[in-house]
Amino acid sequence: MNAIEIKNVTYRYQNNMDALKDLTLRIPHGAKVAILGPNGAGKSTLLHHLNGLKIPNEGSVSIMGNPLTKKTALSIRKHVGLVFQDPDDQVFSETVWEDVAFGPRNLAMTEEEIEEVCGAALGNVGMLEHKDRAPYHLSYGQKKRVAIAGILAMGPEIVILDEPMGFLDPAGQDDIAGLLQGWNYMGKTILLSTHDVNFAASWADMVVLLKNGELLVAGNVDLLVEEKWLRKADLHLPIIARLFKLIPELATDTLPKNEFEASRMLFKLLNDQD
Ligand SMILES: Nc1ncnc2c1ncn2[C@@H]1O[C@H](COP(=O)(O)OP(=O)(O)OP(=O)(O)O)[C@@H](O)[C@H]1O
Repeated sequence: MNAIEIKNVTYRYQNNMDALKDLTLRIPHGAKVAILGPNGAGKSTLLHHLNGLKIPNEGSVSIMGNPLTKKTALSIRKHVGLVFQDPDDQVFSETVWEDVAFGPRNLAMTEEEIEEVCGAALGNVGMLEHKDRAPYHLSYGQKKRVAIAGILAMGPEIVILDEPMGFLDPAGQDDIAGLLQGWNYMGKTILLSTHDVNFAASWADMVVLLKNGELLVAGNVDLLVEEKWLRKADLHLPIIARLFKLIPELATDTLPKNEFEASRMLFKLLNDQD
């Protein structure tokens, strides 16, 4: 059984525009999936289908073998956590702690359990010391961490994140990448949307390329070295693939041994090309 099965899904917004067109996709358990595509490709719309926030006009979505419908959405949300693109759409309580406790409370956890899962989730995202602050006063990156903690506290087996790295500083991105890796080691299936092919190449084991609401291709992360697909999805080659393409000798040990000299030579190669 797959973690997620999407069959022939079409989704139409009020303006009659098909944001997803006859999309079929299977996500195995424990996968790390990066969904890539240009602005307006349908990435967020697709992710919103995975916890029942949106229900397809045509086609179906199943989570761990259970059909996702308006009726089943609430119970399925225990298993699928969705972190929104903008934390301001998710974080709204008076304190950080109350915000993270909101989901567990809705799942009817006891106060003791809430104490435990909220403490662990806030510790996990490095926000425990801010637990009594008002989310309103936090920085964007801190709010994003609180939004992630709120989802984590509910203990979902599948975690969906809409552009989790957006607007985070490099240290914040590293922290989130580390968290994602840790959750995956714990057996969680993780799907995220991103515009960053370099991050996708270094993190994902499966990639899904979308454009104009259509699935271009889905498969192993190796797809990210195939320029044919990247061009169709308006994406760049990951930087490592670009370098190897520029100087095939790279593979044959002709670079300066000194790290600084080697990096300078590679920067120059990329600059000359741009
Ligand atoms: N509420 C809405 N009403 C009407 N059309 C919408 C709505 N939300 C999104 N769309 C349209 O649906 C299409 C897919 O949008 P979506 O936000 O899913 O794309 P995306 O790949 O996540 O884009 P981005 O990379 O910019 O976040 C776009 O053409 C968008 O204009």
